[in-house]
Amino acid sequence: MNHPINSQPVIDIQNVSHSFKGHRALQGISFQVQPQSLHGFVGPNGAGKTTTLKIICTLLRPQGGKVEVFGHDVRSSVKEIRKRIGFMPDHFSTYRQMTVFEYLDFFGAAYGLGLEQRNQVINDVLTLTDMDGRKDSLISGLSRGMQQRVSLARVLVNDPDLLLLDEPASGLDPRARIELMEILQELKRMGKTIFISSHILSELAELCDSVTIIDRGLVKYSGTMDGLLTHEQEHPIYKVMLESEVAGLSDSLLAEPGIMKVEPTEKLHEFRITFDASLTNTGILLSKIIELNGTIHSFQRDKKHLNQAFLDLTEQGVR
Ligand SMILES: Nc1ncnc2c1ncn2[C@@H]1O[C@H](COP(=O)(O)OP(=O)(O)OP(=O)(O)O)[C@@H](O)[C@H]1O
Repeated sequence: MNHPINSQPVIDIQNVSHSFKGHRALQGISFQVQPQSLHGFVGPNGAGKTTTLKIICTLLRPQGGKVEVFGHDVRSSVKEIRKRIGFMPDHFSTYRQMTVFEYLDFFGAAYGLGLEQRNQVINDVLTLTDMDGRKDSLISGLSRGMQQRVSLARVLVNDPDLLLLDEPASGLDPRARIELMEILQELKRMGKTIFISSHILSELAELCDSVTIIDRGLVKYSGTMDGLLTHEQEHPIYKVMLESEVAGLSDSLLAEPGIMKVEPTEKLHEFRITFDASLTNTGILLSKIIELNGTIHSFQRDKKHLNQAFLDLTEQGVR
């Protein structure tokens, strides 16, 4: 990830706990979200995602621990934080009998924007969310995907630096989901930080550069998306694809120190090579193949399948 050196995290959560009537929804979670990142927040139903989001956007006071947003404490700096964030809840609230323009105008006015400024901002956010032609449409008549975009446009009216989106892709068809992801990428390019929750990890894999996985009120992983896919691999595994068959490849490689296993994959001339974690030397592997007159077509670290990584980190069961 590309962050300014020594940059202050946009969200800093330290040892936060929260209970509802004795039920510990958050059990001391800690993680950070860096500026201008698209950070996924993933967990099964009841993991504590909405509770965390509400705490970050100052709708719920944490009972234990510390939460800072742009360096401000959520307990004491509600106003300063609210000015800089936009929260999109997981459901579309009432207002369905309004047109798109009336809805956005209402929120623009609530943010204190003047008439002229509102017109300009509404045009801008409708362009950004690709809703230009829908200004006068009644919200109740829009598809779920379009309503999500209106919801996003509403969040953008006060030009927030941090967007907090609770399950924005739920209920969208694949096309609407891809279009939403493209809009979010554009917003990131504009310098915004985006914190997005989902219960489906693969939904966020292409989009997010970092991710926090939460389960039953505990953080199971927080870091880069790539790191998630390679971490906890007991022995590093690489995949190498050759241009053509190399006689005696398996035996020759297995004779090298550190190479534990050589298995063909389902693809032609491709092998999965498992190294001993303490003796991983990919240089030896590649020079051995060249020595055997093999031509390497591709070489990469084998990543766990996303769903497997998620299942490994979270527990089964309805909570
Ligand atoms: N207001 C509340 N009163 C009582 N229990 C609550 C309340 N809000 C949340 N909980 C409980 O706290 C736990 C975490 O809930 P939360 O809504 O934060 O999870 P979530 O990860 O957002 O789940 P989902 O994906 O189902 O929306 C759940 O067990 C939930 O039942």
